Amino acid sequence: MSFQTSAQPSADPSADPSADPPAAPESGSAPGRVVAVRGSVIDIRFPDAPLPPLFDAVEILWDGPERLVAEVQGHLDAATLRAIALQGTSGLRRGTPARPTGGPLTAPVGDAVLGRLIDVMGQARDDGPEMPPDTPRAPIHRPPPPLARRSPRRDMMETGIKVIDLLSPLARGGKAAMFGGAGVGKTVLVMELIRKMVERHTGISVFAGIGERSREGQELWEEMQRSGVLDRTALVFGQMNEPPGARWRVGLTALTIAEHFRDEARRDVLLLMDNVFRFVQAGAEVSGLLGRLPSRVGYQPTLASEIAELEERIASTPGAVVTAIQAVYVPADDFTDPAVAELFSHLDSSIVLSRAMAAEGLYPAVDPLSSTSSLLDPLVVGEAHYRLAEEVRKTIAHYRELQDVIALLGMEELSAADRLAVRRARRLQRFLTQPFLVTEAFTGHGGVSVPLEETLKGCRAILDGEGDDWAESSYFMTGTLDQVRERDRAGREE
Ligand SMILES: Nc1ncnc2c1ncn2[C@@H]1O[C@H](COP(=O)(O)OP(=O)(O)OP(=O)(O)O)[C@@H](O)[C@H]1O
Repeated sequence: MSFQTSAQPSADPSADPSADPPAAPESGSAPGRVVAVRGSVIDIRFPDAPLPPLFDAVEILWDGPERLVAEVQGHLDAATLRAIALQGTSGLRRGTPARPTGGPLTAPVGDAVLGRLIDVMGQARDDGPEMPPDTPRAPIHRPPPPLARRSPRRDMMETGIKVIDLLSPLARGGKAAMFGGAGVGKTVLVMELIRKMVERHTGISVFAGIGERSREGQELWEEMQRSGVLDRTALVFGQMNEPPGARWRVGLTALTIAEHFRDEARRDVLLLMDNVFRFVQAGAEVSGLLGRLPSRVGYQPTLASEIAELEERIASTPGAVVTAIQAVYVPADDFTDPAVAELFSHLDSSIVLSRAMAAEGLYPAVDPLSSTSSLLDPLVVGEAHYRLAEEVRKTIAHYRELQDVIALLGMEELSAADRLAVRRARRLQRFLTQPFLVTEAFTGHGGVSVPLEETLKGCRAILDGEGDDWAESSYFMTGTLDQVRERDRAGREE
């Protein structure tokens, strides 16, 4: 469905830059002309037609490799607008004709996108056919549902991952994110959640790949195929090799698809986004390209509203729930980064990955002290779960306080009570590690899922001292406490 034209005007470089470029041959009724191109930023002049409003899409009629669409970001004067391209502009010249599309960018929605991998514009990026021309489309810019139509859910969604279910439970119809610096296991955790949840989840899954490596997209595609859930999944990608405009808007394309399934088909949606930080980063690039003054730490002045524009649209309505799981890269492991801090405030569950734990091989490297969830409330998870989580946190926090003393003076200098606390904290930390299904191939451990009940039982028993004498290594990378006991017994018999 590419709209291409053979019209390729020749812009004379010696011409007066302020003058209107020559009209393109065969430009038809296109009312606009490109007057300046600076990377992804395109200025277009509409001498005799009204300017398309902000956030409308304008199509550039060139003979480049693919359809070129830009989104209006500013009106420079009565007849000129500034737009940001969603595709590469290499080869674009002044004088190329352009025409308004009559509305914002639209995304294909409905059953046609299931089992497909598409880009920000909704064009097929898998090896299947182009999207059928009669596919319904919806604008990617939309206000979030009004407050009266939102129905926040507070029921827990079990993941089978011990540390998450215990300390940072996910909400069905809630927003959760994994935060972590480079290489601490965000993508592995998101993939594991996909493997565990997508099969159980009967609704639709929408995956937005934002600004990450294409290899990861490929792996995800294969993962979905292997799990047999591709036919109820839509994948939308704007990866790191794509221009900032595409990375900036691809999240909205995915959201639009999710909203359609929620509102029209009334189906539950699992929305997965990897990586939301790249969305913010793309927004900062766009802002810089448009010449806007940067704000704190070089971010765009509109940081908070851009994040809210995305996050606020992830909402459940009485008809259907949208559950979002996102990965957030934390630059230089700095959790005070404005983008990261801003994202925290939108979430129901924040899962923080720790570099220190990853360095010790304690995977998943979920920090038990900084990870939180609004569900961890006696009224939601129950008194016993809540108290147990608090006790686990307290024990691990106490161990962390004692770590310096242990490093300087050794365990012998601790009181008997502290020694016992350390013993239990180390066992708890190891019990909360778990082999993943998606890492079986390179860790050699078969992946496990642990029911919440078993996780609670195991932690309670460790805190009560049941496993004080079992070897610490028996706790590492296993499932239930019974498996730990079994391992310990086998170890002794050897
Ligand atoms: N649960 C796990 N079990 C075993 N190894 C893991 C686990 N999680 C992460 N790793 C190891 O850490 C590496 C990096 O993980 P991953 O790619 O998920 O990190 P990331 O935080 O997404 O990184 P980036 O920011 O670079 O994308 C993996 O290749 C793997 O070796």
